[in-house]
Amino acid sequence: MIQLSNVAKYYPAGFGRTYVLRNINLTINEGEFVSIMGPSGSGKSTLLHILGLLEEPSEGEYRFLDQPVQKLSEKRRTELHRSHIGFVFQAYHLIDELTVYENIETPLLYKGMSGNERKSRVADVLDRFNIVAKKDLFPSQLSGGQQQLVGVARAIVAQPKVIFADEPTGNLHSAQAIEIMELFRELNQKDGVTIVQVTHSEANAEYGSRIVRLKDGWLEPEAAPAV
Ligand SMILES: Nc1ncnc2c1ncn2[C@@H]1O[C@H](COP(=O)(O)OP(=O)(O)OP(=O)(O)O)[C@@H](O)[C@H]1O
Repeated sequence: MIQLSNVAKYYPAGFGRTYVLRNINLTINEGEFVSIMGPSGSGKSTLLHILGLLEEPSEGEYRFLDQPVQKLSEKRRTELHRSHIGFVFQAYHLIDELTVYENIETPLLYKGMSGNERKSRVADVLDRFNIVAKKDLFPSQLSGGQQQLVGVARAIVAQPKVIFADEPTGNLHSAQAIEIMELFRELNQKDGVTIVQVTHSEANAEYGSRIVRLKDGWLEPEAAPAV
């Protein structure tokens, strides 16, 4: 599903470049639940943004769903993103002026889905996440945990194949964090959604089946799976 070959990312710095990612080779199969870990500044968010089609690599090749991402037109890349990718941010990134209902509905509007189908999809997700009673509230009227539930609801409403989550529980206390992680586990195991999360938390990483570690922009060799 995801294949990075010799991917690097750099930014111009003075007369040279600063490399944030170097020589990344990574394959993630459909149905995996992967955690990206590493020290602050090691390039985790940058890698996740590249995987989620929010940023482009400077070097190397990225194939997503067997398509060479960098060779696609901007329009096709946007379509790929809207059809198959859900993104969850640490700081929620909900739209303050929209209600919970409207926030969750947004990706379906972008997809051009009919009014009736939108209604039924949003109703299903509100129900599943137990937030029906909050549907007319604005993000500022919710707790952090509830805002992140809405963030995840918005990420999955269009039924993506993969969710990329950037420290999804970074702003939450532990009970709320567990609720979000349990939800990811269910989405992965029951619905078969591939999940790739950036996390500093070993406890969160335990929910996944594989840990990928970055250090100074390099990928560390992965431990062989236990037999
Ligand atoms: N637009 C940019 N221009 C220049 N440097 C950048 C840019 N974006 C990120 N960087 C640098 O890339 C490095 C990696 O950043 P990144 O956010 O990927 O790290 P991270 O591992 O996610 O860190 P954290 O755990 O603190 O969130 C940092 O040193 C950062 O300053």
